[in-house]
Amino acid sequence: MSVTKPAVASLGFPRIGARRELKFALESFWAGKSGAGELLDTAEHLRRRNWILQRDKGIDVIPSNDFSLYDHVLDTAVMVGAIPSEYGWAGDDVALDVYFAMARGAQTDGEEAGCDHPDHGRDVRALEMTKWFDTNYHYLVPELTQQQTFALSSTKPVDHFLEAKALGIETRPVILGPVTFLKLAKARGGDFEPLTLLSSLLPVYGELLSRLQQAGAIWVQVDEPALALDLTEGERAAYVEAYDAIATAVPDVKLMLASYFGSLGDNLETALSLPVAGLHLDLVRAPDALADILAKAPADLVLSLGVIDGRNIWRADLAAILERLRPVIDARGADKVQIAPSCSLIHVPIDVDLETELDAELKGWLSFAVQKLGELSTISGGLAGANVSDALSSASEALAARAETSRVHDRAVSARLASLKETDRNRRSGFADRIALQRKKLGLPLFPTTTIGSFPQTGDVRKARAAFNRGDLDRAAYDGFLQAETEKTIRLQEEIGLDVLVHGEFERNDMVQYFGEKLSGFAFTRHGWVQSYGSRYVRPPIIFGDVSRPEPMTIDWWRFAQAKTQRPIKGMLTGPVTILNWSFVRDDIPRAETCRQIALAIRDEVQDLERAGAAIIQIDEAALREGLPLRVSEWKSYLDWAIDAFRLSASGVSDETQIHTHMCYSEFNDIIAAIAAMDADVISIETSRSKMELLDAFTAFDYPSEIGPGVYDIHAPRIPATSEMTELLDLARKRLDDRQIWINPDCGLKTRRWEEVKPALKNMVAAAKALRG
Ligand SMILES: CN1c2c(nc(N)[nH]c2=O)NC[C@@H]1CNc1ccc(C(=O)N[C@@H](CCC(=O)N[C@@H](CCC(=O)N[C@@H](CCC(=O)O)C(=O)O)C(=O)O)C(=O)O)cc1
Ligand SMILES: N[C@@H](CCS)C(=O)O
Ligand SMILES: [Zn+2]
Repeated sequence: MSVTKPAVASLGFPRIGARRELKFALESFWAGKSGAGELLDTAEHLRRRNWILQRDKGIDVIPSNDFSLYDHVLDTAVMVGAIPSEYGWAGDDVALDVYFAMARGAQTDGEEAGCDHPDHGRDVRALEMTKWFDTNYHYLVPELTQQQTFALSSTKPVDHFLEAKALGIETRPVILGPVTFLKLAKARGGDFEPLTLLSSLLPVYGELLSRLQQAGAIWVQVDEPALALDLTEGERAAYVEAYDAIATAVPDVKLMLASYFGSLGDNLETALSLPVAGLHLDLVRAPDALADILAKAPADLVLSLGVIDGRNIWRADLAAILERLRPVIDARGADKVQIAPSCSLIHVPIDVDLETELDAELKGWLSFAVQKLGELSTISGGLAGANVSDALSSASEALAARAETSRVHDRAVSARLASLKETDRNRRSGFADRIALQRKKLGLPLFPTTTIGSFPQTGDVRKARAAFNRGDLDRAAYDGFLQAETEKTIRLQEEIGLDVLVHGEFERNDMVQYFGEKLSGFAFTRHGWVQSYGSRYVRPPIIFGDVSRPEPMTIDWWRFAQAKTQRPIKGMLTGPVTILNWSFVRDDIPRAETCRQIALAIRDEVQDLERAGAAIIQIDEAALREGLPLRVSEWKSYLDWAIDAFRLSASGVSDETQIHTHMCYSEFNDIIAAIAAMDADVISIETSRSKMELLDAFTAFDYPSEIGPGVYDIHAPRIPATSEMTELLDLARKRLDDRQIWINPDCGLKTRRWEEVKPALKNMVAAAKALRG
């Protein structure tokens, strides 16, 4: 018997292009090599391709306005006219130079050498950038003043809706909801809650929705991922206020309220009380939520069921999903159900079929954005009684093969994990004893200067690696090139006068991918790019099996670098939690277990570095904070295993060896005890944009170890003056003991140009000298 098919909905499709077209168009525009017309043409082409692809894949509800030139939160800030005064916006159409100045800052002599970009003659910083919930995607933090006024300042959602309509494709525009927008924003110049601005923001949403309606939109998807967070009563009330106001302003627009990244939990009643026509649920992150929702949701509410994982890359168990959904369709009717990915697909790569070099078995286990659309169509067809048995058995066979293969399980790894002892997690002595020995050994001055690890990954470095990977450059020539870059960087650090040097990480494509490529249990894609921010993308490794380290990974480069200088070179590693959090992980064993496996591999590398003579070893845990679960009730369990993994990786060395860690997202107030429990000797953190306020957590906790609060914001192409850095350091000295302070940039310098890095580091060393003087 055939029944009506539940609609298949897509919540958002990757905007970067299968061949990274958006990145190349942006970078060419910023470099002044192409004009705005070419950039906008590429953008239009990408949107068209995505719409047509989704239509051809049988998607019934196709999103528009999911495209962004840089970031969808920035687009929302611009759309509501939340543009701080220094960006020189005249209140009319928001020009590209204003938009990109907010995204990347703009300084007098332009972004790129020889550029005749209109940014000339200005010096504005970029908006702050931070993590989009628990993902490796970064959004620009809107800045709002207490007197903030809002006005509809961009009609992008309407324009894109009409653009798709002109192609004959009816779309469901996606907008970021007002409560999440304000929750993600920060208060500027005052201590107030951005959410207090809600009532003045809502008319702009009303106007936008009414314009969308006039353009012909029937449904609008309003993303409110903040519904998956712990909310206060006031925040829940804000949802009620917001959606009541919107429903009053535009009663005929059907809203699909999209929650994702977690369970609605105690926000469910609020979500169900809102005057919306549909509710999207992330049933991958919150599989158990379905029963409760079915019991409580009004019969006429359309439920969008996020059953295909938008955050991971494994093929789904389609037969199991079908079985789970059949009773839902029976109970509610197909017209009241939509089948969807758990969240937007921007967090996964685009197309497995591009991966011609991946072995067939592994490829058969994977599903990227395009394949996920196919999985959704199969589920919907199956629910409507279509014969999808081939697709179901193919998925089941892939799953069975994955479960059974010997590629996944390594007895030596499980045996080693089983034999771990408590002492493997502890340094031999406490910090006070260790630091005394380390200070004696290293003999560093007060306020030692260092960098976080990477130096510019220039076009030349990337080209050489690409040539090597293609086979156009042989190993010896490639290594020779990298050695020359490394030596040049060591000389430069010596000239600048840095105290603790790094080798520059030129041999690394990415701080996670590089290690993954050297570890067993990992696989890699060639085209599996995922946007991290703006034009910066990553190719997250795929952890498919037990992890181990077949051989040393960094020792040769460390030895090469240390042989070139008398100053200490830091051994430079990525930590287990970061490797885990920035990879696609197995779903057949707990994350904690994979993390411990990686920790043991890193521990071996730490010990090898020490044996080779490294006196300082840095284990970057940039993603430790970001991996924190969205609900506070789940933090402890995560922190327990994450900190345990870090300690496992770091504790195998003698007291004299100094362990550094680095974190670029540094809001530690709520987890400072866990940060202290990592027991690192030195931690470098991002603090420059917060004007050292992030250090308050360390002060309040009486954090015992040494700290390098970043004094140079490396995310923007600005060169900070010495005075800016001494001012920041003065603020740091109010919060920390002088003996605790290291001086360093916020993060690695890989995304910067040499022209920026050299003067900025000179200024940084001058700031250190001024302090010592
Ligand atoms: C520190 N950060 C990182 C995060 N996540 C990571 N996985 N890694 C990080 O470093 N998250 C938080 C922050 C900020 N996020 C990022 C993310 C990405 C970058 C970045 O610089 N990305 C580069 C790509 C890096 C890379 O993989 N490079 C490869 C491939 C280079 C390439 O494109 N080659 C071309 C050929 C080159 C040529 O011929 O010119 C090709 O293959 O086609 C490599 O170097 O080999 C980016 O450009 O997007 C920074 C911070
Ligand atoms: N060592 C890395 C850390 C980035 S978070 C780098 O310097 O790029
Ligand atoms: Zn960093």
